[in-house]
Amino acid sequence: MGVDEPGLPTLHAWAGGDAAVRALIDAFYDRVEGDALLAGFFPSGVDERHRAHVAAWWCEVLGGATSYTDDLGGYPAMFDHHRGLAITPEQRHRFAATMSLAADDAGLPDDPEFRAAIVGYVEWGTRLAQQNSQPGATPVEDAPVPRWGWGVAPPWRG
Ligand code: HEM
Repeated sequence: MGVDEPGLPTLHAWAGGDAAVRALIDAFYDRVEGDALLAGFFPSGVDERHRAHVAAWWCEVLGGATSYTDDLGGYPAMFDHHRGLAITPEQRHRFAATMSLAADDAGLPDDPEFRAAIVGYVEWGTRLAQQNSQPGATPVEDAPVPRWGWGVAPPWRG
């Protein structure tokens, strides 16, 4: 991570900043609340606190402020929330696919480079969450919050 060349905008800036990331997370959890495979994780619906915390996580991952690390417990806190959830492959896939649809709902930039970076992170994060959520898993419990970049397809600057 952190392989982007200097001068590229962060994914957070490209998305449209904190408000755009929050719109993504709201669109995502609005779908989750009505989803047959995912709603059961949130029996009382997805509350404001959860939405705000996950939005803070995403802002930090995409290159914005580090408030999840500074104020919300950082990687170990996120890790703890997934412990024992026993996420199935079908639930993981639905979670990842729903995030792509939510990016459309929220009107995020739809250039292929930005969307490839986003789904790359979601694929990575959901696979880790699935593995770490299995009973008896012995994963890495502490690590920095990842800082995701554009990877091999930075914004087109013809
Ligand atoms: C890219 C993948 C993921 C990210 C970035 C992510 C992010 C987070 C974060 C930051 C929290 C903690 C919020 C807080 O601090 O209060 C959390 C909690 C939670 N996540 Fe995830 N998550 C991911 C994947 C998943 C998947 C695949 C599932 C289930 C299918 C899931 C289900 C949950 C649940 C149920 C909680 C709340 C647990 C509780 O409050 O006890 N997450 N997630």
